[in-house]
Amino acid sequence: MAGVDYLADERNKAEFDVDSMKIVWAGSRHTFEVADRISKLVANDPAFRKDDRPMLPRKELFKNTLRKAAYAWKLITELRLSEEEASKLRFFVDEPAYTDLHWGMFVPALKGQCTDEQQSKWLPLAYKMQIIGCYAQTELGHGSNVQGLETTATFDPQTDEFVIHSPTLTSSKCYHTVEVLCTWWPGGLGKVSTHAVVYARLITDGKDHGVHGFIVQLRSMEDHKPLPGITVGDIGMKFGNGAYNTMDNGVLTLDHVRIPRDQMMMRVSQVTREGKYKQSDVPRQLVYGTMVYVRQKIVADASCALSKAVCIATRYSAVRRQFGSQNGGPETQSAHYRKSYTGLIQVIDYKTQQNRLFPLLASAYAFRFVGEWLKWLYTDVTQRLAVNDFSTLPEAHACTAGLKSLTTTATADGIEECRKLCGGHGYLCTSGLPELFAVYVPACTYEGDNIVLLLQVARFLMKTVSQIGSGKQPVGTIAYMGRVEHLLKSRCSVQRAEDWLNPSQVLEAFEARAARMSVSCAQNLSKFSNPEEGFAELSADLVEAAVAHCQLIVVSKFLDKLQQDIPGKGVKQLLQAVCGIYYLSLLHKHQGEFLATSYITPKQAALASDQLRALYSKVRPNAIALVDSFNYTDHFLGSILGCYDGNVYPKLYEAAKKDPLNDTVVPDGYHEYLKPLLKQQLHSAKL
Ligand SMILES: CCCCCCCC/C=C\CCCCCCCCCCCCCC(=O)SCCNC(=O)CCNC(=O)[C@H](O)C(C)(C)COP(=O)(O)OP(=O)(O)OC[C@H]1O[C@@H](n2cnc3c(N)ncnc32)[C@H](O)[C@@H]1OP(=O)(O)O
Ligand SMILES: Cc1cc2nc3c(=O)[nH]c(=O)nc-3n(C[C@H](O)[C@H](O)[C@H](O)COP(=O)(O)OP(=O)(O)OC[C@H]3O[C@@H](n4cnc5c(N)ncnc54)[C@H](O)[C@@H]3O)c2cc1C
Repeated sequence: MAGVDYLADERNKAEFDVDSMKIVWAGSRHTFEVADRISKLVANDPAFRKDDRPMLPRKELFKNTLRKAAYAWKLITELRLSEEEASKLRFFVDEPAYTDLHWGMFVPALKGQCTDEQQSKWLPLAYKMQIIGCYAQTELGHGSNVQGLETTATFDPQTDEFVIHSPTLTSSKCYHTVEVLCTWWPGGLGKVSTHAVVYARLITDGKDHGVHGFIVQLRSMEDHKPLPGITVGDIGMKFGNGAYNTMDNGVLTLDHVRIPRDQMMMRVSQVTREGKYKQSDVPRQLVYGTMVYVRQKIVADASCALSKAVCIATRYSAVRRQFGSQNGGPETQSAHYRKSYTGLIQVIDYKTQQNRLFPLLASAYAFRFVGEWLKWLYTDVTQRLAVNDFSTLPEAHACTAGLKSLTTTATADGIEECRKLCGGHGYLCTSGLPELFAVYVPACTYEGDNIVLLLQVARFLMKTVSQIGSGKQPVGTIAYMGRVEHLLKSRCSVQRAEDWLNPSQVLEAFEARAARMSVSCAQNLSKFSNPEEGFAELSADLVEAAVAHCQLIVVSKFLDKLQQDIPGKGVKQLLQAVCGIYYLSLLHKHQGEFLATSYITPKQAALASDQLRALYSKVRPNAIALVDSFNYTDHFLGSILGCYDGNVYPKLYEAAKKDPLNDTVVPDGYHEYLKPLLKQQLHSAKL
């Protein structure tokens, strides 16, 4: 029946004020209002329809994305949307597009790595989208190892130009040769970008100065054809239907392409008219600055993708009933459920379902808050860099790299878990989960492979441990290393399950585990005469130490959030329970590490599990309200299983009827392939 809210009973159970929680989730009342307005604008505009994506052939899919992006840009300019509103529009349109790379990497690269003069030339063009850019760093043979890139930019003092060249190029015209060492992967490159920031080894006077960024025009502004010396195209279909195939990830070869000298991005280093290489007093690492910016954005996006999957799985788990009986009779599986409920059991009431779902719900909130904090850290480091204070850059790099790795791994795994939590129906495209997984999972690889990034964190940790006792006091997220002596000796004081609700106790447990794992790695490293050899040999342990450090950051930022004034009936109490689920589920999952480092005893680990179960019971009646607090429209969720009213079954049935295979009762191909087969069997059966 239209208009019935099948989840109304669930919503009535909530013990907190959902409207207040919506504001906590959004970050502020203002942010909530902007998001609410823009999400409705998108949801109500048929131009942004997306349910057909998994069915569209690639060419149509891509053209459709071009149409949506052009339409979105028209809205942005006609409605004079602010940057915040435009960014929300991109978010709710929910379709990877070349615009992500233009705004998310090309523009930030211009801002971070160009001189003021260069910015004043290029930024106005990019802001008006009169040029469209991408970030062309990764090559066919080199992604993680940026220092190993092989494209060259050789200065020609005769003409005051750089000659950009993809080496070991045996053919510039076709992709069939094996020795083409081209640029490979950049989003927006394949079919759209007019310009690219290309990373290449700078060569002056025969000397290699390492990797630098250059602005290269790729296509004619008249007819969009590649300029001389440039071969460019799409790299082909990627994982999943729809999903990331809306993006034109590209391949590029540059055959002695000439660009003016002032198209080298010269904030970090310069080449003079005479061909002299000069370095500014800013650190070389700023060449990697765009990656720091995007990793921070990716952390903020992780909570969005995970919350979307969790919202679908939570709502469906409340709708779906399995076992029990219509009247609570003898088929009911266990006495516990028979006592608590009459009728069929909602799958959300199974403790196993809660044990898989609620930690993901808690992670979505945890990532939201750590994402907010990381945005603050990034803003802070940017302001410092502007006045040549580079002191916090290593920490910003470690935090963005580590949290990008931690949150994207957990989110990709979490989306897949949500699919399984929805049983068979989770496997249908109309659940929204297959496409969400396919579109999200490359986040574990792009912008830095997650293991490679954790190894960067481990280097930062080992450097910090080696400096203990040198008088240099660790600060920020690594400040706990300053108390390492205490953390190595201390023992957990938990005696009752409720003691695990004490924030300072929890913080010390996570600090002690992280510190002990780092110190143990450092001790093992010191046994190697060659530190690089030791680092390679111990890299699996180092990755675990890095994960422990990153989890500590997330836990501590969630606990910090709870120290703030949080208005709204019951909101803080619920967030305390959610936070408890986050850290206790981590403690349970990694209890081997907490036990092996001897900070906790097996008894204390068991008490943590008792407390965790109690928190599941506290959160259970609030589960639907907690996911309603994300304030997602049905359009954004793109899932029948997650629809707001919970009216799942009729919608599944209707959607199945609309599948193209059901356009005819007898399928195409019957006459060619089925009928002869069936006839032949009939014939032989008669024999
Ligand atoms: C639909 C219509 C909508 C229209 C709407 C329009 C409006 C839209 C508005 C807004 C939109 C915003 C959109 C934003 C969304 C963004 C989406 C992005 C999608 C992402 C796509 C993916 C892109 C990519 O993948 S780009 C390629 C990324 N590549 C990598 O990440 C490579 C990984 N490798 C590395 O990072 C490094 O090479 C390394 C870290 C592995 C280096 O290793 P190394 O050991 O060789 O070290 P080095 O010698 O290079 O460095 C030593 C030194 O430097 C320090 N270091 C390293 N990295 C950094 C860094 N990044 N920052 C600072 N410091 C760094 C390192 O620690 C060492 O320091 P020491 O002190 O120890 O020497
Ligand atoms: C969807 C998508 C979009 C992308 N968009 C862009 C873009 O716009 N611009 C751009 O320039 N690039 C882009 N990329 C490329 C991306 O940044 C790289 O793929 C990524 O950095 C990983 O590098 P790689 O492919 O070389 O992986 P590899 O480094 O080859 O990784 C292969 C395996 O080796 C392991 N490994 C590698 N090095 C080490 C090490 N030192 N120690 C231990 N293990 C190691 C990794 O963990 C991984 O398991 C994109 C990639 C994807 C998938």
